[in-house]
Formats: sequence, structure tokens, C-alpha cells
Amino acid sequence: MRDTEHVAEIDRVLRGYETGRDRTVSESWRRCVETYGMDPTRPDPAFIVTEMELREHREQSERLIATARSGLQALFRQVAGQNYVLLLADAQGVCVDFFGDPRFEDELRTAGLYLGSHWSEDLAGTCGVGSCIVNGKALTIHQGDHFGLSHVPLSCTAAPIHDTKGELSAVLDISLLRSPSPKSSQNLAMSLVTASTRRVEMANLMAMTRRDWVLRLSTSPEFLEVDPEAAVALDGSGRIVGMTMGARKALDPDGEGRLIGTRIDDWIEIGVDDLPDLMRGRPPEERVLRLTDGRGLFGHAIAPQATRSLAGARRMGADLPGALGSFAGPDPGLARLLQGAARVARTQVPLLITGETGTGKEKLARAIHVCGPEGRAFHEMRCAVTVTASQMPQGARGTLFLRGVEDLSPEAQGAVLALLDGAPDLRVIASTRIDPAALAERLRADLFYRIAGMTLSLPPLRHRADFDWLLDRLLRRRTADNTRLSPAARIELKSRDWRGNIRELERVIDVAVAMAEGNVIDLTDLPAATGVRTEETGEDEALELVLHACGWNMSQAARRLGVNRSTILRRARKLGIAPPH
Ligand SMILES: Nc1ncnc2c1ncn2[C@@H]1O[C@H](COP(=O)(O)OP(=O)(O)OP(=O)(O)O)[C@@H](O)[C@H]1O
Repeated sequence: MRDTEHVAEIDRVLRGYETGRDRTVSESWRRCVETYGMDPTRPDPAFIVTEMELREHREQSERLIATARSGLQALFRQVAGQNYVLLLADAQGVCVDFFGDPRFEDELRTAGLYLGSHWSEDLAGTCGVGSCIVNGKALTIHQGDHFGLSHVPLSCTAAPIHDTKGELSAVLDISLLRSPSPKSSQNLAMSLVTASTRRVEMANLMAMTRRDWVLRLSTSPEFLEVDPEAAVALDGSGRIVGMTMGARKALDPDGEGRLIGTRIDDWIEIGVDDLPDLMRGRPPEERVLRLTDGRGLFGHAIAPQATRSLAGARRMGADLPGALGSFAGPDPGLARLLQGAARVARTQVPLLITGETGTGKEKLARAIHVCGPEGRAFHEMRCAVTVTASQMPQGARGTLFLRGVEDLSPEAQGAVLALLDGAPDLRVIASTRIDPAALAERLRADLFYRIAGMTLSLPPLRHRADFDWLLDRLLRRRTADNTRLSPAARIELKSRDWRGNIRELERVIDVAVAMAEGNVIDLTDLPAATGVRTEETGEDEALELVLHACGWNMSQAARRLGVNRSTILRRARKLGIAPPH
């Protein structure tokens, strides 16, 4: 379509002629001219919010972005090969999250499809996001439907996302830079975008209403548990306290009324006492609900969760002595391990602590030592291949921590054994990064059985159920104010692999704290995940990242890493790290 034809059509529509455009589009054109004072002959430049404003918009939608992110990632994977871009806008129309093919970055930018672009109808004219916000429903604004000439090549399909009270809180938009001419080519995009928003609303409802019953609803028993159409959250008296938008359609298809605050038995012949019968365990086809208007639906009830897990979390660690009690958060496996450690803390039983690098083996050894008999010394020995008898603590009493015992040379093994034989009051705690069977092969048998009395295996960070607890603890230790992580940043951290375990997490938090401007650490403050790596390279990268984040100020970097300035200088020199010119 040529520019002049587009402008002429808008003019005809405004003069009341029928041109075959959808009513939603012609009404939007009328608003653009008559309400917002736009001129179709004058191209309006894309409106981009400032970095600061973007940060504020992202903070306000952070919970939703976090919930939506994994769903959007999955959707992007489905459509990416076909040059679609996905855009999540907040209720004002500002793009707060974005997935696009980086190869088309320039083109996307020119089209205004990137973070911070403002798509409200009064700034951008008729467009997917803006018109979806005004109309409150899913729609496609295809090519010449756009008001502004610069947007005419685009095809945008957008659907609203509502919060659990039914208020508009975001818009999901799927756009194509170039598309086939018929608008019907976007029908599949419409199905994808509406299915995604339904799932995002469902995930958000589940996350926000952990203390309430949730009743999920479906017209077919096959999809009841995997992809239900709607859900409501109910308080203990059966009142609806949260919903997905699908619930309005499922329970009150013809009405405009609000569901929130009404009782579930106004809509379905059921009381809260019946909910346990609708839980998983009974075949879905038997969980039929009768609606008060005579229709039928299938129901799946999910019991309140938070109270149960909170009580569990509080119990965990409560009966452990000091340093062991604060070693881990709510992780059942670790709780069992720590209970075992507490039982042997005051004995002379030799302990072997296994676990990947950075999982806290030394920290655990020190915690056990602290919980042992008072007034005894903690001797640490790094078991390098080159260690000799003269470097070992002769005639010592207390705890001997043999760090990395798998590295001992055959000669050093003999010396350690002699040392232990001559020091009956020395309690051994050894750590190793390899599993006990492999260690048994590497050490001489008499030494292995002398040190491996009881084995404590620390889990890698990626398997810890108390990841959130640990994250908050490490963060609190580094920041005086109440610095916190945005939900999106938290989810991103949880999804990482953490080959360097807690040591790597500590360095990432150091960088994030240094990068964050306010007291919220957002996704953009996190250093990129570096993937699989060895401890050595991990530390190099972390040091370089921290130095970079601190503007190469050695003293500041030293404070962040909790070491002396001279250590930073020495390590940087050794690793050949230098400030960029
Ligand atoms: N439970 C914990 N709570 C807080 N910080 C921890 C915890 N466990 C370990 N850390 C921190 O993680 C880092 C690595 O811990 P530690 O040196 O004990 O690991 P490790 O497994 O012994 O490492 P390596 O494999 O190199 O021997 C340290 O900075 C430590 O303070």
C-alpha cells in the first residue's frame, strides 16, 4: 500500500465511509486524530523512555516479568525461526521485556521493537499493544491497520495479561517485520499469543495464592491437569479471592459482573468441603462440576501450600547447634546431613567431606569444629602434591583439616599417616572433590581407612532446595541496606548451572551488588553466565568482572572480594589482567 492511499483511507474513514477496515481499527484511527491530535501525513518518531524510566517500569512489573519469562522463552523458541519478535509491555504500553533475533537488531530498532519503546495508542497511534490496552482484548493490527506510516509494514498480534484480581497488568505482543498480505495469516499467531497469556495468568495465580485453595477448570478431562482453561483461588470460606480471565468466560460467559468477592457456590454447586474430592488421585473424568446455570465443567483442586512448607522450613535446623544450624536453609537432604554431623561433632570420629569445588566443604569442617569440644585449635593443611612433612603441624591437638586430600603424593600420604599415628588427640576432617570410591583408589588403603570414618556428601548448588535462602544470606552479608533481587534476576540465577557452586555464586553477587544502581538488583546487573568452567578460569573471570564493575579501583575491588588490596594486585598481575586502554 502506498503512503498516499493509506492517508486517503484514514480520511475516508473519518468522514464516515465504510472501507472494509475492522471496526476496532477505524475507531482507533478516529481516536488518533480526534482525541490524540495525530496527523497521518506526519510520521511520528518512535517514543523511547529513558534508562531510568525503563528501570522504574521494569521494577513495577518485575513479578509479572519473572513469571512470564519462562513461558515467553518457550513461546519464542516456537516462533523464532519464523522471524517473529515477542514483546512484553506493561499496562502503560512500555516494552519491559523483549525476545528478538539479534541478527535483525537494526531493523527491529528502526521499527521501534525493543526494550523501552512506548506503544501506548496516544503516542504510537493504532498498534497491537496500544489498541489491545484500549480495547482490553486480544487483537491483530495488521500492516495498513496501523495509523502511523512507519508502522505499516508490521503485523502485530497482542493479548492482555491480567492480574489475579482481573485488572490489566501487561500485554504480550508477537510481531512480524514482514508478513503475507491477508490478515488471516496471523490466526496462528493469535492462538499462540492467547494460549501463552492464559498460561502466564495461570502461573501468576499459582504463585500469588499459595495460601489459598485453587480450583482449575476445563471443558475437557484430557486437558484438566496439563493445560486447564481457567482457575479461581478460594479462601477458607469459599470466597473467590483470585482468578484468571478464563474464569469469567467459564463461569459467567454472558455477564459483565466481577467474580472477585463472590462465593464459589454462586457459580458452581460445590462447597469448600468438597474440594478435597477434586484433588489429583481421582480420574479427571469423574471430577465433574455442575454449574448453577446447568452447564458442566471438569475441576481440579489444589490445596493451600505455603503454610505446610513454611512450617517445614521453620522446623529445619531448629534443633542443630549454632554454626551447624545456620549452615543451610530448608533443604531436607542437607538437614539430615547436618543432624548426622551434629551427632559426631563432639567425638573423635574421622570425617570425610565430599563435594564439588566451592560447595562449602571447608565451611562445614569449621562448623563441625566449632560445635566440638571448646578451646581446641583448627589446623588447616592444603594437600598439594608438593607438601612435605616439615609443613605439617607436628604434635598438634584439636582438629586437622586436610583440604583436597586426593592431591597428596605417595610420600606425603606416608608423612600424614605418621603424623596422625603420633597425635592421638588430633581429630581429622578431610575434604575431597572426588567421590569416596575414586579416593579409595588414589590413597593408600591404611590412610584411606584412617580418615574415612563417616562420609558427609555436600550437594552441588544446582541441587540445593534452599537456593533462595542461601542467595538472601549471601546478599545480606554484602549489603548494609535492604538490597534485594528482582524476581526476574532471582529466576535467572536459579536457572544457572553453577559449576563453581557457592564460590561462583558469591562472585556473581559481588558483581551484581557493584553494578546495581538502586537497592534492587535486576537482570541487567547480573554478569553473563559463563557456562562450564574450571575453578581456575572461574576465579580469573570473576576477578576481572569485579575489577571491571569497580572501574578498576583496586581498593574497592578488594573490599568487595573481602581480601587485601595487595592480594588483588598480585592476582591480577599473575593472571595478566589489566585495565582496558
Ligand atoms: N553454607 C554456606 N553459607 C554461606 N557461605 C558458604 C556456605 N558454604 C560455603 N560458603 C562460601 O562458599 C565459598 C566456598 O566454600 P568452601 O571453601 O568451604 O568450599 P569447598 O567446597 O571447601 O571448596 P574447594 O572445593 O575449593 O575445597 C566460601 O567463600 C564460603 O564462605
